[in-house]
Amino acid sequence: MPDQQPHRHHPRPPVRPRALRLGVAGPVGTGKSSILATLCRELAGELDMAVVTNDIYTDEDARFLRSAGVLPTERIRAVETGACPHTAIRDDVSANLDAVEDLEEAYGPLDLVLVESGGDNLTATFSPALADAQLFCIDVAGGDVARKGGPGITGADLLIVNKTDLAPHVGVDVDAMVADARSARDGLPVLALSRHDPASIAELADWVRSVLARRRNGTHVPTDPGPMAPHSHAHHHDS
Ligand SMILES: Nc1nc2c(ncn2[C@@H]2O[C@H](COP(=O)(O)OP(=O)(O)OP(=O)(O)O)[C@@H](O)[C@H]2O)c(=O)[nH]1
Repeated sequence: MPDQQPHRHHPRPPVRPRALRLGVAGPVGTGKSSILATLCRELAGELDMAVVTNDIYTDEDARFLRSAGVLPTERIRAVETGACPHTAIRDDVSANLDAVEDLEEAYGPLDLVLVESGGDNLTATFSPALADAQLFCIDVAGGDVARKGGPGITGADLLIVNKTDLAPHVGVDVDAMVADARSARDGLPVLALSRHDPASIAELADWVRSVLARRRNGTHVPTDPGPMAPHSHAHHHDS
């Protein structure tokens, strides 16, 4: 059969792959928004970036990032998730996907979209349907969390032990905490980070560049750290 397709005189330009979607999860206050701000500061000069934040009822994290002046404000979108922010990054990711796709359509082609989870749960992880890669953030003040494990700690592409500058003040041995984390992760990387330690920030930026490069050459495989622990949305318990 002759080919019935109309002949294309102009081959389509090569399609640039969509942006790398990098999720940032971790318990409340461990420094997720600060990490987003740091990554924007480090990488926005070389990469086209946008940010999506998740908060329960507010756009507080988005406002923090907008006021930090690290990206044009319109490239920072807030998803208000209602009662269960982890559902919006795990079970029904449609609101987040809409936000990412809107940003790509408005400002694309983009290289990197950072998605910050609304962290109210130690075990919340991103669905691979939303995040191509994810980092999980704990901090030195969080006690024994590295040893307690959970899917983000054991299975995220990168585990960050954050605020290492505070370690002497909270009586924590960073090396021991990192060693505990490493032993829970079966070879996956762990990074000790502080916004006051430029070398650690450079390492974080390099890690993102390396994921982006692997995604572009087809060797990065999004992996699911695993579902979060069972939890309840009830606001009170029967006594
Ligand atoms: N000493 C120190 N403080 C930090 C560092 N990174 C973040 N912080 C502080 O930790 C607090 C929480 O940081 P955020 O970035 O808001 O943390 P978050 O995880 O986004 O918080 P939620 O969005 O509320 O879950 C803020 O007071 C930050 O200034 C760090 O490297 N060192």
